[in-house]
Amino acid sequence: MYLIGVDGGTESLRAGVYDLTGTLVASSSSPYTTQYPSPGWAEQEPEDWWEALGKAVRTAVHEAATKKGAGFSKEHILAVCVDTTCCTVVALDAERVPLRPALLWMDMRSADQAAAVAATGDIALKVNGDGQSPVSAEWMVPKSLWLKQNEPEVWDKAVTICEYQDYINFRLTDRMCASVNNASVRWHYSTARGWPSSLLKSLGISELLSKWPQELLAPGEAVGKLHSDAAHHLGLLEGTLLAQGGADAFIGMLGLGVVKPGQLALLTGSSHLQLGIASSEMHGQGIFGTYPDAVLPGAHVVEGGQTSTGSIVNWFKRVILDSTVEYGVLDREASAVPIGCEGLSCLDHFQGNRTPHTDALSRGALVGLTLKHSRGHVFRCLMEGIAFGTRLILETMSAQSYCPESIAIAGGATKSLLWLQIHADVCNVPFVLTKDIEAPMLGCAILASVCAGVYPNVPTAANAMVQVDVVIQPNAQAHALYQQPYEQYKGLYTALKPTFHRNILSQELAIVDGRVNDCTSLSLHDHSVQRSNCFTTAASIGTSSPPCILSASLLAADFSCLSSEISAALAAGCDWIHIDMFDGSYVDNFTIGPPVLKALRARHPNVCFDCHLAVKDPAHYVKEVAAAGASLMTFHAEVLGGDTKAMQEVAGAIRAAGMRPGIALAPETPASVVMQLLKCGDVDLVLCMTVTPGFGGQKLIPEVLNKVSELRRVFPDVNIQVDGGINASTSVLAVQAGANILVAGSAVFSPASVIMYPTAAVGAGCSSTLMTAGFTNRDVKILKSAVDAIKSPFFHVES
Ligand SMILES: O=C(CO)[C@H](O)[C@H](O)COP(=O)(O)O
Repeated sequence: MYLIGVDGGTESLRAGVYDLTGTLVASSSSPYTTQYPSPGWAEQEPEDWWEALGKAVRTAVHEAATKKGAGFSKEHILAVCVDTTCCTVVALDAERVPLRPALLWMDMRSADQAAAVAATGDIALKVNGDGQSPVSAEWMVPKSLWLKQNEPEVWDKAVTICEYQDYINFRLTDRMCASVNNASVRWHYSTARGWPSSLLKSLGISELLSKWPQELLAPGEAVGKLHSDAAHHLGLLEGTLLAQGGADAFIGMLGLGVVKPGQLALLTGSSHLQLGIASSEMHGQGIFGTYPDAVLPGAHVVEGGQTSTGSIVNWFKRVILDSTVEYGVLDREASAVPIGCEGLSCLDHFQGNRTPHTDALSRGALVGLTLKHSRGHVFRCLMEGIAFGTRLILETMSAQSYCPESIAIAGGATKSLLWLQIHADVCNVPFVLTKDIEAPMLGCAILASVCAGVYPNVPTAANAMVQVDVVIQPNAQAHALYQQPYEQYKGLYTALKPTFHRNILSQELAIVDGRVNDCTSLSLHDHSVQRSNCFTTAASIGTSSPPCILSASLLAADFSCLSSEISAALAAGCDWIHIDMFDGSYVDNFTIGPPVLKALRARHPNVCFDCHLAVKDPAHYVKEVAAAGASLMTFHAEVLGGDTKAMQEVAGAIRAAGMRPGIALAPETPASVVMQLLKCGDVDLVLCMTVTPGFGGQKLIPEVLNKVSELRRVFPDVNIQVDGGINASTSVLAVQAGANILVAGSAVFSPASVIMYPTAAVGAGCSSTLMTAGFTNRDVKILKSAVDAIKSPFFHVES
């Protein structure tokens, strides 16, 4: 008797025919293509998956028949099970026909929507680092929200929003159902808490609940039987049983025999994925999950990940060396190098860090290079750095009392015995190598066997079908020798993070709309920006210098028509809109709150809203302000008593919610209070209040400019903002002192410099008048001359 496991991967679909002991009899693979319509986007055609499925299964079955002769026939196939890539999202019409290409898991177009999901602070986000880590744009809810916001016609016609997995199962059986596995690990569903209704409600996308498949089946449950067309397409018999699958990597856990608490699967390829089984629920910063019942009833899955691992090794061989150099040769050279590579360290964040830092702006590094170091040193140091990244993930899990007793490893890293031993020694855990390296496909065969009743449950089936090849034991002496290089590795991220964050900002600044910024384009550039890339809105005075920005303070605008006031300020050349959100407690003025911001964001989707919160408890407002649409959130050092750790925590929460963090200092607060924060790159901006915070129209306190100069001396590339009493005369002093972001309220909006017309008085002849839906219309020409005067020092400053 036989079983068929199918693994629908990113680039191809593989089908395998297995016997009941888990031995692979025959297999076949069929590729499909991915389209990349825009940077960061990735799409696939569902019809291509269907074609690949038919081809691969037919070929594998044919090969099995050839090999086994009379011992094999289609009647001997007990069940089929398919896994697929996860959060590959398909929109189907009422006839269950795709309305557009599928958004592949790696498609990153929904980054803004992911930040909005994180900003809700919903209970369902416990699986995202206990609600403290960002939500990935890969996941189901951000992608669905993107569809709703950007393709409303598709959204309205979509009767079903589902996964690659669900689409294939539907084509095979006519039953539309989802897998508990996919829903638990990427849809914010939980068998404990149910559907994420409150999350979807906060996002205004409650209808997704009725678009998702209404039935959920656990991995291994029977989806149904192949109907005649499907059977014909696969070259199998009508009525063959189909078992529910799930996300490829998670089903791969089963194919590695990871079925008991304390076991962990390490799936390696271009990235590393750590998936462990825990006996109870746990959450913590830096880990994903746990997902209850996601692969096995009663078990909780904890997840960690390294974005680039095999891809780094491959990059070194392909780009730095020569593709013809064999890995075996590099392995031999690396094995002659002592542990720790004689002081050479590698930070493995070549594509950012997924866990535990969850930092998309982090980058890779080789540190400690000397002329003595050889090619073998560099190759070994890459392997060690990646293994250190795995150890850091295990250490983060162990902070939640999860310590794996063994790690079953699959994928590319298993091809190097040296690298396997490095992993085992660094992590001080035995590494288990199984005979079948196609873990997801075997995982599917295991699920098919349970569905067909061959084995009573998944653990029993896995014990019978997964064969251990070799166990690599850690060497205690080597583990001890890795301690010092590991500590060195951990220090790299802390030391380099400020540089990485600043560099990325500089790169963002260097190009706006494909052209390099310079001051002369100040009045020309447009205001369409990504909220998270607000610094790109301003022109730079040089690629390594921070940008020059004028932020118009709404405190001096006409509150009866804020939206048109914003339009007028932008049309006149202001770069950002400064919103003073005061709580009437920290300062004696009660101003604008999140509901107003939300209404303004709806009218101005792309502008940078630079929000200054003079409030007693900034942490309390982070999620609300983010959800309302702030780009930047600046809070006061004084309200946290200048405590660096407390400020770092609030700044971290602001960043995790998808905004840029800024720190504000009242006029009397010294620069020393924020030195550490700026050194570590925890905030993207420091605001030096040049008046006592509270009210517009005050005179600039000149002593504050000494603080600005002091900060600029220490931090040549930090964003320094000044606010209060900034006008055409004081802006020169502020810029000379080192400020690069000016906030001006009265000088932009004051009636003395701007003529305001009642709407009725605006005639057809007033071509330069900005016509808006508001009650007040401003003469943009006059507003612009006020703005140009405030901005004039930007044109003369030396970089
Ligand atoms: O934060 C503020 C007051 O606390 C205002 O943003 C600031 O004072 C700007 O107003 P003006 O340019 O009129 O001085």
